[in-house]
Amino acid sequence: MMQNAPTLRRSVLYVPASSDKALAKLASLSCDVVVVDLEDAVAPDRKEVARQKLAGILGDRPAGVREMVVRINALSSEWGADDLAAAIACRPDGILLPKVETPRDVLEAGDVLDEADVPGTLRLWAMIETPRAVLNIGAIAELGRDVASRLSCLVAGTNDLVAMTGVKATPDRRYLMPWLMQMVLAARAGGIDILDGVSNDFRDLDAFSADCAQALAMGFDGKTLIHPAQIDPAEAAFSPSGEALAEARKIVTAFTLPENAGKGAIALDGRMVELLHRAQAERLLAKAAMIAK
Ligand SMILES: CC(C)(COP(=O)(O)OP(=O)(O)OC[C@H]1O[C@@H](n2cnc3c(N)ncnc32)[C@H](O)[C@@H]1OP(=O)(O)O)[C@@H](O)C(=O)NCCC(=O)NCCSC(=O)C[C@H](O)C(=O)O
Ligand SMILES: [Mg+2]
Repeated sequence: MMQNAPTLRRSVLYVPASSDKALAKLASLSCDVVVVDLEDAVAPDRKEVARQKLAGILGDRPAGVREMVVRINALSSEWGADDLAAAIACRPDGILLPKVETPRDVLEAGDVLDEADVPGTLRLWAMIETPRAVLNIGAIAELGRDVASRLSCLVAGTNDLVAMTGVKATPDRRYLMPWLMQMVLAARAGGIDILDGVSNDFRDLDAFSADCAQALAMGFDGKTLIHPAQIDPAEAAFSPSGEALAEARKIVTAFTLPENAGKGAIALDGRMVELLHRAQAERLLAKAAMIAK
């Protein structure tokens, strides 16, 4: 199974709900998604204040942003239930659940949304950042096949995964790689998006571009970001290149030729091209059209 309708989640910027300076900056930024964070970016003694700011933040949506998502604290924490109620009241496009460990964690949040009669357009996102989440990733992602579950996107939480497992965080991410690839595979099976974790070294943009290129090659749909300087390189990496678009157009056109009518596989420039390649090409062109809008 391939993904549902294409989405644009190339650049997904966390903004601490407690940082007036970062929030003020939002109006001048253009990224695909903003995640207003109530969790790790907010110190325990600022949680209440941060939550009270939500309505103002969501009410002042930056023009260039496609989706506004709120990351709440875990429902098992002392702040989770109040965060969820506050987020629901603000009607963001999505609510990001941290420290998800089982499908039940997603379904519980969905039940709260259903009980509050929240339209299905408010989607749930889930952080995959604990050892149990990685072990349960297939079952969690499978929820994506059931629209009623609202699950739309998984987000790798590599900082927590490194902290909880004790693996060494190397620039090439060699010890995280098996778990990250498992996340990509599971997301594809569930037909939902999967975003790469953050790169902490926000001043080294060359290293960041390399991280993005690696994430793209691994199959991620986009990258989560911690700093505005990371937006442009992420969007450059996750936007289809001119060359890829030209190739996609060539494939789509080739299948419309009379000599290829009714064929499942054709020859193009000495290569075999199948209908699955046409579907891939159409998806790429649809993404480019979304970017152009
Ligand atoms: C990391 C930072 C604390 C650095 O901030 P700062 O020292 O202020 O950086 P700069 O001076 O270079 O900032 C330049 C201007 O940009 C604004 N800014 C910085 N970061 C953001 C942001 N995320 N969103 C919006 N605007 C931002 C500054 O205010 C400056 O503005 P101005 O002076 O007016 O020009 C900081 O970048 C930061 O707090 N980043 C976000 C941290 C965060 O959200 N962390 C939690 C999410 S990551 C995570 O949890 C990972 C996951 O769960 C896992 O387990 O892996
Ligand atoms: Mg985390």
